[in-house]
Formats: sequence, structure tokens, C-alpha cells
Amino acid sequence: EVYLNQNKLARKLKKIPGPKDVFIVGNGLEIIVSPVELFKLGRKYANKWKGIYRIWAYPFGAVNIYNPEDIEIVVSTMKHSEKSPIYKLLKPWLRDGLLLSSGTKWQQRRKILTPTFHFNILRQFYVTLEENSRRLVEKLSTTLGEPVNVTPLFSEYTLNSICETAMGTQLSEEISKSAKSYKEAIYKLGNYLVERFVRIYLYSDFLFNFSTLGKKQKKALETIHRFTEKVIHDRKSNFDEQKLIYTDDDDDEHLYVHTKKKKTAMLDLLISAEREGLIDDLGIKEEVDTFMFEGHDTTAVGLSFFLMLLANNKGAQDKIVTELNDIFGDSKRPVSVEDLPKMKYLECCIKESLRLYPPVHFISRTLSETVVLSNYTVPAGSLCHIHIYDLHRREDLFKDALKFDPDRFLPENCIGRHPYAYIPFSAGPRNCIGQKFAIMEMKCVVATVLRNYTLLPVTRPSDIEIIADIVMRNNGPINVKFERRIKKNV
Ligand code: HEM
Repeated sequence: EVYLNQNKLARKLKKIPGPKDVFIVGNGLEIIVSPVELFKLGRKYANKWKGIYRIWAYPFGAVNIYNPEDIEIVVSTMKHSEKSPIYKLLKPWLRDGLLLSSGTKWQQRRKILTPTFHFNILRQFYVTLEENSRRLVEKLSTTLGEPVNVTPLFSEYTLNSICETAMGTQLSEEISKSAKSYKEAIYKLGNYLVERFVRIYLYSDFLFNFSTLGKKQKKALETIHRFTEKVIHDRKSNFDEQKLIYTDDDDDEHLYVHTKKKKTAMLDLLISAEREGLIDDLGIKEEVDTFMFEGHDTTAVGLSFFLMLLANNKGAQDKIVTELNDIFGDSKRPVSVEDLPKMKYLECCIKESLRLYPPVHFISRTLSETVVLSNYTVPAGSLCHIHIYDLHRREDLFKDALKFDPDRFLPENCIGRHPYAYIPFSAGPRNCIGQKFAIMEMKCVVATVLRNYTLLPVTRPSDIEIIADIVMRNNGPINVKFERRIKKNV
């Protein structure tokens, strides 16, 4: 019956244009290419069919969309909020955390977690971000004049930052044995996920569990989960409810404000929610693991492409430095949280970088009802891949789309833009819960780096060769040179 149903789905989808297909395997054979070729294939299709095309491979049928109107239909409501089976690869790690869960469970969790990203909490997290930015600047002082692959360095910054804010664990300072192996296991797991992603035959759990890759992943997961459990356990034993004051804000049901000097971790807020019966032990683990993943790799990738773009766009870099000079003058004081809203041009540059290189370049849902997209009827049960990368590079939405032009994001230039034309953090109810955190993290570290160093180009935008992966990656290092900034005014 499943077979017939799926065939019916494929028959309905066939009315939508798409690449030539073959009996039963559909387009399944075409996509068995290298990750670089797979990414290129996606772009080739996006250029050929404007706004929508279908692909299918038994038992799946999918539409690929990159029209803002269609994207709005899919992501703006809870109707199609269920993630597609592609996300299954992350399930052994993140279980039913916020990224993967659905229905009532997702709704309840989102409600508990939203206040942890309230400005007052982010202010406390900021202290950690600022300290880590300065540590990174110190590290860079040993590399001056040499090409530096920025991704590992900035991943360390974002991973340390999320560990310290989400778990309250000082990874860089108390380099305890388990914290170190945890960090290593996260890197390994990332590689295993990519390896599995491009090997469709390993999507079957049965085959995967018997494979060498499956066994390696199991080992890494044991390390990761053991560490998460230990951190939660330790934090719980030292948890002092007195330190959290509950206040009612106009629009927040539970806003926790910290009173004493010790920093609050997101974990404290979850433990507190557990005491109120809002989440259980497993739930806390799922969320901590989810935030560790979503909260570090994406931002590190975003920062890597951004630094490359700034190194290659002296004009934009100089303008940011002028803005920083206006804010700081001759003072060497650290960047404070109050300075961030003044960095308006830097923010335009970050937005433009996330347009050209959106770290999460595609997202995917399962359509729960039949919908009409670009005048085609798409049956319920189809997968719907939303290509943020292709959307952001549409010439009709962004003139000279391949040009790095931060002015596009000046308020006057955003007037009239379709609200779903630019969605690096997705949109609608399942958008990125950490977007303010991410922008804060990016602003803080880039401002701190640019106050100290000039960025010089090594990797050029034309050298970039993107790999099809869960997050956007270059097929090779992203190199930038750092030189001490001597002249303050540009
Ligand atoms: C530049 C950095 C980031 C980008 C581009 C980004 C992008 C996204 C996107 C596109 C989604 C939607 C995913 C989907 O529909 O499948 C998402 C969801 C999510 N992001 Fe981010 N993200 C970033 C940083 C962060 C950070 C720093 C955190 C945590 C501190 C975070 C936590 C999450 C979580 C938990 C979800 C799932 C939300 C839900 O389904 O309710 N992200 N992110």
C-alpha cells in the first residue's frame, strides 16, 4: 500500500516540471555525485526552472521552492511545521530537542525556551562573548601576516561561547579531560553526519548501525551524551534557586533575572523550569544538545564567510572601522553590550554576508496538506525543500545579486522588499530562536577583531566552492590574513 501511495504521489508531482526521471528510482541516480557537484546541480536546476521544480526517488517525492510567495505559504503557519525525513540523521544526537520535535511537544518547549533569549538574559551571556572575543584576538596575534584558516579558530570561539552560556561550563579554562573529549567528539560527529548525508544507502538505520561509520558515530555520541549528563548533574547539585528572581514583564510569562555576580547559564533556566514541572530530565538533555549543535556551527560558518568578504571588500571594512572609531574614539575599553546597537553599518554588512552565504542554505518540511505553490497542486505528504541560497541570489529580488553591497540593508532600501525574500534565520513560528544571540556574537567578535587588526584577502569569493552539507561549507580552507591595525582613522 505504501508503494501505491507513494507512486500516486510521484504521479501527481510529475505535473510539476523537473529533471528527467526514471521508473521507480526517479531522480535518485543523478544525485549520487560528489558533495561539490551535488551543490552545483541544485543551482543548475534552480536556474532552469523558475521558482519551483520537483524531484523524486522512491519512496520520497519533493518540491524545491525559492519564490518568496511560496515560502510564505509553507513557513508562515504551523500547518507544515513538521521537519522532513532528512533531519532524521540528527535524531540520535539531538533526539526530540527543539529543532527536530513537532506538535504539542515543540510548542511547549518553545514556550519555555523563548524567555531564555530575552534581552535581559542575553545581556548576561554577553559577558562571556566579550571575554571570548578578546581571547580570540590574543590568539590571532601569533598569526600576523600569515594566511589563517578562519573556520577552526572561529568555531572554537562559538563552541566555547555556547558551552559557557548554555551549560555554564568553562571549556577553555578548566580543560578537564571529559570536556576536551566532548569537544573532539562534537567535531568528529559533524564529520560523520556529513559522510552519511552524501551516502543515501546509509539513511537506513539498519544498514547504518552495522556500518563502520555507524559504529564510530555511536562511540562519539556516547562521549557527547555522557558529558552532557555530567554537566547537567553537576549544575543541578550546585543549583541555587535563590539566585534566580522571577519577575513578570509586560509580555513575558516567566522572566528570570539573576541577582548575584555568578553568571547564569541557559541550563539554570531549564533546571528552574524542571522544578516547576515544565520540562523533565531527558528534555533538558535534548535541549542542551540541540543548542550546542545549532548554536555553534551555524555562527562559525557565518563568521568565516563574513571575514573572507570583509578581507576582499576594503571599502566596507574601512566604513566599519570609521563607525567603530566614532563609538570608541581613542579608548581601549572593551566593547560593551550598549555599544552594539550603535554598530548599524556593521549590522548591514552581517546581513549582506548572511544573504550571500546563508549558513543554513536550505531547510525542509513535510507538507501536511495539499497546497498550491506557483500554480501547481502539490500533494500532502510531499517533502518541500526551501532553498534559501537560491532565494537570496535572485536577480529580480536583489539587483546585482552576486555583489557584496551592505547598503541593501539600509532601512530606506528595505522598503517594499517581500518579507520572505530574505530569510537567513528562516521565518514564521519555527524560525531561529537564537538569531539575536547569533547577531550579538557576530557583532561582538568582528568589532573586537577589527579594532585590533586589518583583514587582508587570501581566499577570494571566486575560489569558493560550496559543498552540499547540512550547513554551508567551502571545499577547502577559508584563509584570511590579519595585520595589526596601526592607523586608527581610515
Ligand atoms: C548565523 C547563525 C545562525 C543561523 C544562520 C541560523 C539559522 C537557523 C535556521 C534557518 C533555522 C530553521 C531551521 C529549520 O527550519 O529547519 C534555525 C532554527 C534554530 N536555531 Fe538557528 N541559526 C543560527 C544561530 C543559532 C544560535 C546561536 C542558536 C542557539 C543559541 C540557534 C538555535 C536554533 C534552534 C534551537 C532552532 C530550532 C527552532 C525551532 O524549531 O523552534 N541558532 N536556525
